[in-house]
Amino acid sequence: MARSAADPWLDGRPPHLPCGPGDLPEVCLLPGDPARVDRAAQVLDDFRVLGQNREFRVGVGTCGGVPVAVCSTGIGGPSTEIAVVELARLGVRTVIRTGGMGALGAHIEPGDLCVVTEAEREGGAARHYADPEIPALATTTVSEALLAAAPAHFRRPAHRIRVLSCDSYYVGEGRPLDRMEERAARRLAEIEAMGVDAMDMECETVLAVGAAMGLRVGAVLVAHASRASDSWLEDYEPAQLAMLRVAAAAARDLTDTPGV
Ligand SMILES: O=P(O)(O)O[C@H]1O[C@H](CO)[C@@H](O)[C@H]1O
Ligand SMILES: O=c1cc[nH]c(=O)[nH]1
Repeated sequence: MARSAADPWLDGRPPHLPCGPGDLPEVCLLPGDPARVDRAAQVLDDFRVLGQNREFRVGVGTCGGVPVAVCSTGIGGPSTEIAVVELARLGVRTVIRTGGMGALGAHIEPGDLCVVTEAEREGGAARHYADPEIPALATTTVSEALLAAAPAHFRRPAHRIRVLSCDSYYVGEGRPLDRMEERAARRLAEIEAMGVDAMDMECETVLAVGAAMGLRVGAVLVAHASRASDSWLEDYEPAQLAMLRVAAAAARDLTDTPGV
């Protein structure tokens, strides 16, 4: 059968994700970085990579006997929208972003774990799924499962945060490029006035597009940087692994807790 332009799936396989019918369990972790999919091998049992196409690397394993998938989204709204929609149509029911962020408030230190309750909506892709004035909220059961799993893997308490998801990493996150210092400073002041705790580039899309697709949605982020102290976590690996352990434990517990 020929592929349709309006709905370009073939034999139940999507045009972007390297998987097909029956490949994926109910719950999927969503890192931005494809390399974090391979890190999941240190966290999940029986882990195997199903494949990679573009920025979308997909693997499956188990946590406490419960099957858990991991799919990278790449950076920003458009690729994340594609991942979330294709995962939902492949039968995934719960998605949890497992990403990095830049902290704004001094109370969040590099390496701290943050559970996102809401994302400020600045992306482009998600507005096609929910009007911009509709808040992008995490599903409470998902956030609670993440918060419950956190103390076993992080010494410092997890923060509940509101994150700004922005489609620009440099000037959009207030980073001063040559000849754009003033523009970037104005932007940083604008972000600070929003009262958000941190910045990333995908939470809004995961929460808003996932909810529109009928999924349970959540996000757990580790602070890679602090803008308040202008510091950067060079030894990022242990925090990423601890975050993946928290997300895997939540995924396992949520599979025992059906319903939205
Ligand atoms: O750590 P990941 O999930 O890749 O996400 C963060 O890192 C990227 C920027 O370096 C953006 O995608 C941002 O949201
Ligand atoms: O500063 C940062 C770090 C990670 N991700 C971001 O979007 N910004």
